[in-house]
Amino acid sequence: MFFCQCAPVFPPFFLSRQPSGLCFLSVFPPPLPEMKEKNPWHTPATIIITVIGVIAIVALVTVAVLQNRPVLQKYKYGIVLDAGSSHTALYIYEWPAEKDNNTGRVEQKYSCKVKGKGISSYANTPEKAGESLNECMQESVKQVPKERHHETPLYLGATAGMRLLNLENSLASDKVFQAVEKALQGFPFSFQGARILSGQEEGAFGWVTVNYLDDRLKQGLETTGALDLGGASTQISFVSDNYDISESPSNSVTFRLYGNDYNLYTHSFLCYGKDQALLMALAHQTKSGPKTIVDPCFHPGYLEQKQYSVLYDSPCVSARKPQNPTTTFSHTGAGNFTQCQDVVKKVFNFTSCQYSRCSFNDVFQPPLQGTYGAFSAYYFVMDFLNLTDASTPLETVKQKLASYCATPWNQIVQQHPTIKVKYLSEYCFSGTYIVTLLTEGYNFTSESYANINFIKEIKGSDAGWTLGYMLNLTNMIPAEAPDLPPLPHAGYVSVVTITALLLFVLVILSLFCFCPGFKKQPHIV
Ligand SMILES: Nc1ccn([C@@H]2O[C@H](COP(=O)(O)OP(=O)(O)OP(=O)(O)O)[C@@H](O)[C@H]2O)c(=O)n1
Repeated sequence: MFFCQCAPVFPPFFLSRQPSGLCFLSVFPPPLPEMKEKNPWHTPATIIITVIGVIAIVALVTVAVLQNRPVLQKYKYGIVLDAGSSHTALYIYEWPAEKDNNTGRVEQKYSCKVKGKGISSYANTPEKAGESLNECMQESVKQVPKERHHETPLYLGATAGMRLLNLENSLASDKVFQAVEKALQGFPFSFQGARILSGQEEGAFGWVTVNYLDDRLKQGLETTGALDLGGASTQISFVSDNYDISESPSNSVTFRLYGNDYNLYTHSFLCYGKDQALLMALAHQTKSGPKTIVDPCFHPGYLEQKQYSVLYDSPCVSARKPQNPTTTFSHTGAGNFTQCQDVVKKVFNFTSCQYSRCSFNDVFQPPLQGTYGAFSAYYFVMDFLNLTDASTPLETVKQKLASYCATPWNQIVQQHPTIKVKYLSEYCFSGTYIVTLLTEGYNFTSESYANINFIKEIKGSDAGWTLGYMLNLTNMIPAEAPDLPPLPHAGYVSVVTITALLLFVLVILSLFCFCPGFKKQPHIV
């Protein structure tokens, strides 16, 4: 039975309309009614059909939208303190609360640079290490919604500065940790502890961060290597297909992420961060304890009185301290890139290698592969020198560095009045060190140098080990790919809406096709 204007169907059958408005199939033609013009839309049946159709469609679309609408977005948070050798930085990450189970994207919401030096510099006044964190921590209390405070994990990871202090004086290192733990426990977050990351962890988590932010892990794309240059250590991490783990198991980290297996090569060189490398280069030039050195890595006209005791106050150089040096020495600059490279090369050992291939210092390194993201001091230095453009050939980079190093010191100071003199004086050394480390140390060629991208952040989140560390500790990256709904919410609503509209059009068309009374034509009443 179908509600419609009754009309002949297939002769010899007829549809006859009863007073109730219903149609019945009959072999007798209905009686000829009077000829009368009538608006077909005004019949009760068509009105009922249209109303029911519209209500059904509105109901269908409303249910689809409401049922699958994302719940009013709520976020969860995690805080990581990166206690580096030169300074401490705080990062707050956030992710959608309902996607806690591995599918939501974690992003950096806020970062804060702790004033002063790294926590390892407070070895003699440990309580000040804790106090130094207060300002950034108080800001975090404002940044994270109050109702989330108690469930927000708070981690502190210390890197090479504390590794060195721990080697030098483990008691002092413990006291620094006690002080920072006490300070952090005083905040309303869920404090998960403060610890020293191993160099391997620092390298591997930096690699996870870069590839997570680039969406390479979830999509199973080819990964990018990670080059991290700090003040006291430097890390290189990449996936190499030609890598035999058994040759150097200590450089291997295996991951299963989103259903894919990764065999990562990683190595951290303690003392090869740019600050400690500078100390090593200076130590090399002052091993006889001279009163003056003419340093090719500093600008012509540079002159500074420096203390031997400060220069050799690090485990990276203490063993090389000259016998009976004077108290101070005059550090003067010569500004010569080629000679500076010769000095820098002296801090590496390229001669011994017990493996099939090495980077330097008898450390195994498989063949370089793919692209690389170079961050932290790699970025700070190359950005200052205007050398971050990946299209700049290695030869041009060297020429520009040579010209920069040869620029007189007073001219450099005039050109950069806002930059701290200490930083400014070291960019010639730092640029030369970076180029030498990459080419002579890691064996990047003129060709493969083009695969290095100097990056500070990816999609608004800083490149560094902190995000990877938190993702790991909160189990935010699943080993297996999570099951996702076949359609995203917007796609689902669109499909339902289009289907409903098509159904409506179909109903209207069938009324037109099979119910002649629906067409605008005279009706016989
Ligand atoms: N605008 C900036 C900021 C930092 N630096 C330098 O960059 C280096 C490394 O910075 P960072 O990545 O913060 O290293 P740390 O975490 O302090 O060191 P590590 O990881 O070795 O502990 C330091 O020498 C710092 O002086 C710089 O030249 N210019």
